[in-house]
This record gives sequence, C-alpha cells and structure tokens, in this order.
Amino acid sequence: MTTKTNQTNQYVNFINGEWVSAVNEEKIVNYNPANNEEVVGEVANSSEEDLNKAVRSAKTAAKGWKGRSGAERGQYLYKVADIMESRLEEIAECMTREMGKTYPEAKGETARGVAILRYYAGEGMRAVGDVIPSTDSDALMFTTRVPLGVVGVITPWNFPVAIPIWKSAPALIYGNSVVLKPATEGAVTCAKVIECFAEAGLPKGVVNMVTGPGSVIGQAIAEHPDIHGITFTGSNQVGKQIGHEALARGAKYQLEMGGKNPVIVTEDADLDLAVDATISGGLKSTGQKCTATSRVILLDGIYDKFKERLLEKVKEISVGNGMRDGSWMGPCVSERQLENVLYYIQKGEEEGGQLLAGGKQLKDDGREKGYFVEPTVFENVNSEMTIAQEEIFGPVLALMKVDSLEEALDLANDVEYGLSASIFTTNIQQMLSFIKDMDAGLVRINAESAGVELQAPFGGMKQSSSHSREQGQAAKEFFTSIKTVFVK
Ligand SMILES: NC(=O)C1=CN([C@@H]2O[C@H](COP(=O)(O)OP(=O)(O)OC[C@H]3O[C@@H](n4cnc5c(N)ncnc54)[C@H](OP(=O)(O)O)[C@@H]3O)[C@@H](O)[C@H]2O)C=CC1
Ligand SMILES: O=C(O)CCC(=O)C(=O)O
Repeated sequence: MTTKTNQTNQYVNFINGEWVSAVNEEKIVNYNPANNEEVVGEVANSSEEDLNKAVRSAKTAAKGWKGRSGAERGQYLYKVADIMESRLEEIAECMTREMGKTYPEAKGETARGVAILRYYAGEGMRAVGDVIPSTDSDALMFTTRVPLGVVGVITPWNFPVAIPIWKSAPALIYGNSVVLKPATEGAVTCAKVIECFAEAGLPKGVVNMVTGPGSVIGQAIAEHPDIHGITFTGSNQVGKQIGHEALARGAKYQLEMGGKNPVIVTEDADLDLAVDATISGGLKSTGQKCTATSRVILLDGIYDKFKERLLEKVKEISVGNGMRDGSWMGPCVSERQLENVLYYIQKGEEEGGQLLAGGKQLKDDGREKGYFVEPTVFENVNSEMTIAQEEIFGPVLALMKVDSLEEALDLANDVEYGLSASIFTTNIQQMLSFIKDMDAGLVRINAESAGVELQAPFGGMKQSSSHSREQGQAAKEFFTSIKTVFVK
C-alpha cells in the first residue's frame, strides 16, 4: 500500500478504502498549462486489472450501503462537505495549477461542490415514491426506488471538482457504490476530492477512484458487466461510443456532451448587460465549458453599437497565469487544446470570417511556457462555416447579423447541438417566442448561457446529451430504478 502525500500532490488509486498504487506501479505526471515546466502532481497510470479490483470492491460494498437509511448516507455526505469546505483554498489552487481556470473561478467551483454535497445529503431524507390508487379496494399500491448497484462515473477536465461531485453525490445518496475515472488532465485535483470522501470515513469500497487513460480505464468501465449505470460528461465522439457499449450489454447510461450555444441580442435589449454576459459566458474559463457562448446573433439595429462595446471590453481582458492577481482569463488546458483552438481560428479565416480581435497564441510577458491564446472575435460568420457549427471549446466568439427574431431563432437552431441558449430582450413576446422555439435544454433570458444551478435539471437536446437530465431532482431518475409495489 502507498499513501498519498498532500504536499507533493502524489496520488495513487483509491480502492476499497485504501490508497493503492497501480498494479504496474506506473505514474502520470501533470504539468501546469500556464507553465509547462511546473509539475503539479502525479496520479497512477492504471490498467484494466486495477479497474477490475475497484469494481469488485464496489460490488461487495453495494449491498451494505444500499441497506443503510438515506439519512445515514446523508450524514456521510455532510461530513465530506465540511472537510472539503475546510480545504477549499488548497483544492482550488490545485485546480488552477492543474487545468488553468483562474483562482477565483476555481474557488467558486469548489464552493459549488460543497453546496452540491449538502443538497444531496438532504435528499436522503426526502420522499422517494408515490401511492397510486389500486383498482382493488383492499390493496395498497405504491412506488419505491432502488439503486442501480455499481455506477461508473467518467468525468472531464473542465470542472474537475463540480462534475465528479454532481455525479457521485446523487449516486451515493440513492444507495449506489461508485467507481470514478476522472479526466487525466484534472486527476490530481479530483484525487483531493476523493481524499475528502476518504477522510469522512465512508464504508470501504463505497467510493473508488481509478486514474489512467480514457481508452483503457474509461473503456473498461463501459464494458464491465458488473457496472450497472454509467454517467459521462465529455466529447460527443467518446460519449456515443460509451452509449453504444452500455446499450449492447443492457447497462443504463447518461451522456452530457457538447454545445454550440447562441446568445441572441434584440434591438430593445440592455446592451451593457448583453455585452458583459457575452464576455462572461463566452470567455470565462477560456471558453472551456459545454455551456459557453460561441455564436452571438445580433439584430441589425444594434449590431454596430454592440460590436463596438464588445471590442472595447475584450481589449481590456488580461490573460495570464490563473494564480496571478488580475488575470481574468487563464490558459487552455493543454497544448492539444490550444492547437485545436488555433486550428479553428485559422479555419474561420480561411472560410471568410473576419477577425476583429485576437486570433493568436500569446507567448510574451511570462506566458512563454504556457498555452495562452488571445480572446478572439470574428464577424462575417454564416451557418455554413465550421466555426459556426463545431464546438471549439476555446475563447472564440462569432458575430452573426440578422434582420428579425424569427431569423435569429432559425440561425440559433441551425446546429446539431442543443445544450444552452440565451436571449437579451425587454420584450415579453420575444422572450416567450424564444422559450417556445429555441431547441435547447437550458434557455436563459437576460442571463449568460453558462451557469448551471445545482438544484435544477441540466442536460441538452439534439446531439448534446442522451436526452437524460442530471442534477436537482432529475438525478433520481438516473441513479435509481422504480419498483412498483402491490400489497394485499
Ligand atoms: N461537454 C463537456 O463539458 C466537455 C466537452 N469536451 C469536448 O471534447 C473535446 C475533447 O476533450 P477531451 O478531454 O479529449 O474529451 P473526452 O471525451 O476524450 O474525455 C472525457 C472523459 O472521457 C475519458 N475517455 C477518453 N476516451 C475514452 C474512451 N475511449 N472510453 C471511455 N472514456 C474515455 C477521458 O479520459 P482521459 O482524460 O484519460 O482521456 C475523460 O475522463 C473538447 O475539445 C471539447 O470539445 C471536453 C470536455 C468536457
Ligand atoms: O455552465 C456550467 O456551470 C456547467 C458547464 C458544464 O457542465 C460543462 O462545461 O461540462
């Protein structure tokens, strides 16, 4: 057995209540995307054998965990929340150093993780079923809910604290045991979250974490016959592959994938509000959110004014190491992600888009060893262009001009995704048309496209999800099975 050391951020797998090295003893070292010479920490480079061990431990633990009351399970989650709250700054700093998000944003995300834990802790005391009148007057008929068993959790790097928690906490409160495989690029931060679960003393095997490549550990989760439910957030390509595998062996699955989210700004909108929300929704976290704004659809009458104000504010954005005071935007998470963003910028120019701001990698002023890119704004973008269709996952906004709300909605819907969308208007009829006709799982009026509330259902339409929803009460639908009971 190996033990973790907080100071050096050297973590191994957490299986059956113990920190254990991968069977092959191999490690993955993570570097700071703001300075690729700075080691952030290390995690195990596991193999299928390690995953199998974790699943065996989760399977053994599932029976006892399911047998406890919801209130008792909730007490553990309250404890995890308290521990995490006491380590908030340390966890947030690790997140900033590992995946680049600015420190204030990382603290916000960690606080959100604490709030999610408390929300689901309380869920242990809430109703789970309904009494349904039977046609037989001497019988009692009702529904109850039972856990799925072992749940596999596969998470991305862009929210290395909030997403593992918003998937694991509901899984646990409804009585499932968990095998978590975090994204490699956020795995050290996620290990700290698991450390909070370990310190809270959950029964052995109820929570397990196995790190390693998605193509090995993620794939093995998708295929494992003893994993009865899989919850995934990440790319469409991987999500669909997992969905196919889960379906083939009859496991339940839930996929949250990409977005190509629009903001519509009408002629009567509060322009300052709309500009600020477009910047915040599109560029915070370096645009690396599935809910990030990427298409800015503007009514002709306000186009020039909006563009002028937007460009003024974009110019003021300070890009730098997320731990530095005053950095508003950090680096891309990795060199691969930076190259991806630069590829889309080049493609935008080749296809006729006009660059109004940004477009280049930033390598000066202490940014030589990081994956920094300028906040970028295009105009002359139409729906046929790649940057209007594909998820960029970077700080790139595309301005598009329209003559009417109807045209704006047609354009907003003219993509394969349907995750989130927002409109800025003061006209109630326009708000109502948007609510009715916008094909997105999350529609926001006079608010930015990003920003999910933990107590509300979250998920997308079209290619953005497997049509399931997570968070809030919706989590209950995924992490439990309904049992209809007839008693006479
Ligand atoms: N909807 C969202 O919130 C997110 C969307 N994305 C989109 O995806 C693009 C690529 O990002 P990327 O990190 O590569 O996303 P992936 O979909 O590759 O990664 C998401 C998770 O799936 C794992 N994974 C990778 N391959 C497999 C596999 N074959 N079977 C099972 N699990 C697997 C990853 O592990 P590992 O980290 O070890 O590869 C990670 O834990 C981004 O540019 C963005 O467009 C990315 C992240 C979040
Ligand atoms: O907008 C948010 O707060 C959540 C975004 C999200 O779920 C994601 O990017 O994966």
